[in-house]
Parts: sequence; C-alpha cells; structure tokens
Amino acid sequence: MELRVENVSVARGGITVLQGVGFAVQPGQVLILRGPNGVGKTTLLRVIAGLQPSVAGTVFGGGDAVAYAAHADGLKATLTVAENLAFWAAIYGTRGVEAALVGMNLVDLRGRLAANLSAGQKRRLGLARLLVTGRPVWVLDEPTVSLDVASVALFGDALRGHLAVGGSALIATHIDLGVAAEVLDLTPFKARIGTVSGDFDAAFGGDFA
Ligand SMILES: Nc1ncnc2c1ncn2[C@@H]1O[C@H](COP(=O)(O)OP(=O)(O)OP(=O)(O)O)[C@@H](O)[C@H]1O
Repeated sequence: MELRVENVSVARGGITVLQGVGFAVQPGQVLILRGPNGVGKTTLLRVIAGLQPSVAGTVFGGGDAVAYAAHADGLKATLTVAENLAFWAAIYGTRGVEAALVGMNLVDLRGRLAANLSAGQKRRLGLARLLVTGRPVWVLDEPTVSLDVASVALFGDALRGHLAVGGSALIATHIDLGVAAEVLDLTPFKARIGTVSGDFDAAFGGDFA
C-alpha cells in the first residue's frame, strides 16, 4: 500500500511547526525523515499514524495500515516478553510470535517480565511488536535509541525482511540503518515563526490569523 502525504501541516501545543509537507512512500521503500531537533519529525509521524489530527492537508494510506513505534514502547510491565507479543498478536489477529522472538534476539528472554528488561532489551521488544502486527507501513520514531551495534543490525535485517514482502517504512532517525533509503529533510517545511493552528486561533478569539 502506498503512503501518500499531501500538503500536510502539523501543530504541537497549538503552534504550527511544519507546513505543506508532501511525499509518497511505495511498497518496498524506506523514507528517512531528517531535520534538526524540534523541527517536527515526531509530530508529523504522530499525525501519519493517526494519533493526532493534521492542521491541513491529507494523509492517504496511514491510520489502520500503520504500525507505529516511538519512545514509549507500549509494553505491559507485568507481562513477560512472550506474553507481551502474544497480547499484540491477539490484538492484531496475527501469529508469528516465535519469528518475532527470533528476529529481535529475545528467545532467551521470553520468560522475563518486561518491567525487568534493560533499556535496549525493551526497545528490542518494542521493535519485535512491529513484526507481529502484520501491518504494511512501519512508522518509526528513532527506533534505534538504546540499541547496541548488534541490535541495530538485527533491526536492519527485520526491516529488510519487511520490505521484501512488500512492506514500507517511514523512519525518523539520525543514524545510518544500513538499508537503502530515500531521505527527506524537513527543514524547508518549517512553519514561519508565529504561525498558529486553527484550534489555537479559535480558542483565543481569532486574533492570530
Ligand atoms: N506537548 C507539547 N506542547 C507544546 N509544544 C510541544 C509539545 N511537544 C513538542 N512540542 C514542540 O513542538 C516542536 C516539534 O517537536 P517534535 O517532537 O515533533 O520535534 P522533533 O523533530 O521530533 O525533535 P527531536 O529531533 O528532538 O526528537 C518542538 O519545538 C517542541 O518543543
């Protein structure tokens, strides 16, 4: 499924941060989002994943097609590694927990409570969750934070496997994932200072047009 973003503007805290963003990501393709801290990468990814509305523009192929992974790993602390994955497999109606455990090197940790995992192990579990969603479009916010070199390589393998079966990925990252990818720098889409979103405008009486 194609992910297409047309003329999208996004806001955080009532302030528009990016304006007029447009791109498409085809099956089998990775698009890396770049740009300085605070430019709006996280905000744009949240809009594409359907977690918050855009201020303007349209996202095609987002929402239900998307598996989103970000800083909060969405793990259940009181469940084991395997139970966490089984939980997500049940939510998404998929199988493949074993393949996900192998894929992110979690087999030996399968019985450990998520609460007791190290930061990198938690991140590996968060990424293993992607493998059980069965969703075609991965939207990932700094997926390799806390990962050691070997784990980054494992993630690269998982990503290549996802692409090979027609998946795609949109990834905000500052590091080289070792996977062929297009790169989009968001700096040119930075909103003018003082651009205020419609919600904020309405809330403050419309003096901010
Ligand atoms: N809850 C919030 N309320 C108000 N402003 C916010 C909020 N969250 C983020 N912002 C601001 O919105 C802007 C965009 O933030 P965002 O997290 O999307 O940037 P980013 O490009 O992902 O940054 P980084 O590379 O540091 O992760 C930043 O200026 C940030 O300070």
